Amino acid sequence: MIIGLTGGIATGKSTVSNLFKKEGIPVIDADLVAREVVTPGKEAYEEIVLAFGQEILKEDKTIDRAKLGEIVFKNDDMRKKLNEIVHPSVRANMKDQAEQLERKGYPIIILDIPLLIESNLFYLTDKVVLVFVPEEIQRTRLEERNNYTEEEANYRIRSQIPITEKKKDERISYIIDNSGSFSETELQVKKLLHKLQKGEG
Ligand SMILES: CC(C)(COP(=O)(O)OP(=O)(O)OC[C@H]1O[C@@H](n2cnc3c(N)ncnc32)[C@H](O)[C@@H]1O)[C@@H](O)C(=O)NCCC(=O)NCCS
Ligand SMILES: Nc1ncnc2c1ncn2[C@@H]1O[C@H](COP(=O)(O)OP(=O)(O)OP(=O)(O)O)[C@@H](O)[C@H]1O
Repeated sequence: MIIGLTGGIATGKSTVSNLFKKEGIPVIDADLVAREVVTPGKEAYEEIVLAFGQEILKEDKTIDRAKLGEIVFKNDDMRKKLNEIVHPSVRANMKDQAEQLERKGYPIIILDIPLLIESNLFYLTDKVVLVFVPEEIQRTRLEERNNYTEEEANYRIRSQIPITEKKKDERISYIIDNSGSFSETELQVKKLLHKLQKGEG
């Protein structure tokens, strides 16, 4: 069974992923894959340099993520361009990894994909779990974790479908409310895993 794990930026996907990993469930993380497919020499790397110019590179020729982030989170067209370059490689890589894990016999595999709803990737999954917190908590946690100003946090939040909209999507099978303590979230993850393992709901 392939479980999609999604949410909004800083709503707690990594926190929930780590709890699943602790229970022995493998997680494929789209953010990690998206870093891997843009390392020097990869096709997406070359395309990014062509589209955004050499000035997007650091001295060691790797992509300056902070600089690229500054550009794409303030400009919808630029973000769309970057997504068109990076997303096909991310999808292919994640699909390969999931197939390998399935062949190894893992009954449950998690795909952690921040933009699952925006990119309409439901077809890659059997069920989708949404990690929810109200937008105010999302903004505060994002500002604190990344040391962003309110403006920087807002640009990033606005580049995604609002988390309250995502919560209403009928294609979501389960919601984990991560607005309480870590241990409250852990309890929800354990309960959900139990359900999934028993094949309920
Ligand atoms: C713009 C980039 C270089 C900024 O890098 P940075 O290291 O600062 O952020 P990181 O990659 O860790 O992403 C943090 C979070 O930002 C959000 N985010 C990332 N990319 C996007 C995007 N294109 N649109 C909306 N939100 C995004 C996600 O919630 C993600 O979890 C990077 O995010 C990127 O290459 N994005 C395009 C690829 C992508 O869509 N990745 C998301 C999963 S496939
Ligand atoms: N229940 C919680 N209580 C307090 N802080 C939390 C809780 N859950 C997560 N956090 C904190 O909120 C921040 C965001 O969480 P996390 O990194 O798991 O989000 P994410 O959805 O994976 O983010 P991204 O979209 O950027 O990958 C982190 O600093 C994390 O430590």
